[in-house]
Amino acid sequence: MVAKKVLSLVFVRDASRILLGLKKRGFGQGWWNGFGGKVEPGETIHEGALRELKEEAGVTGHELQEVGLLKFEFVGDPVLLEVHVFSTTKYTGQPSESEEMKPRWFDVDDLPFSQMWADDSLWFPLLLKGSKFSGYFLFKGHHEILKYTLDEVERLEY
Ligand SMILES: Nc1[nH]c(=O)nc2c1ncn2[C@H]1C[C@H](O)[C@@H](COP(=O)(O)OP(=O)(O)OP(=O)(O)O)O1
Repeated sequence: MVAKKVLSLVFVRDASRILLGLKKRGFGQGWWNGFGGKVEPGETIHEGALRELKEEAGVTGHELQEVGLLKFEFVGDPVLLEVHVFSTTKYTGQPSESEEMKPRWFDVDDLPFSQMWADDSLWFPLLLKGSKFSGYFLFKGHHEILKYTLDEVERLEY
């Protein structure tokens, strides 16, 4: 059996904007993304999502909805990444830069897809219209998607 790593990914939105962070180090460095990371032992995925949002963006999320389940494999790497995507319009606090992320609001019509993971431009339209989605992506390196599946779903299945 391949090892599995469970990660969270949180997007805070308002009517026309979405909060992204420029990843300053580690996996996905130099790219804009939501906030998240590895779920730690003893916490739920939802708790991990809230913790990472606070640690990385300095804001407290409320009423997080789980909207997406994305699985990633990388050629030559036995580890399967299982990324749980959350969205909310409710938060308290002001976004502030952390050691890991530099937050910035983006207009949803002007997202920096050339500086994001290649899969994001595929599923962001579903996120932005409020759908739930489930996907699998096989990457070669960190830039090239060799194959993928992506479905809009009624409910997320694990
Ligand atoms: N292909 C992909 N597309 C995407 O949009 N987000 C991805 C992705 N692959 C991983 N992610 C997200 C999931 C998670 O939010 C983040 C990676 O998290 P990290 O590995 O940085 O976790 P941690 O912040 O826990 O790491 P450490 O700081 O080393 O503990 O990138």
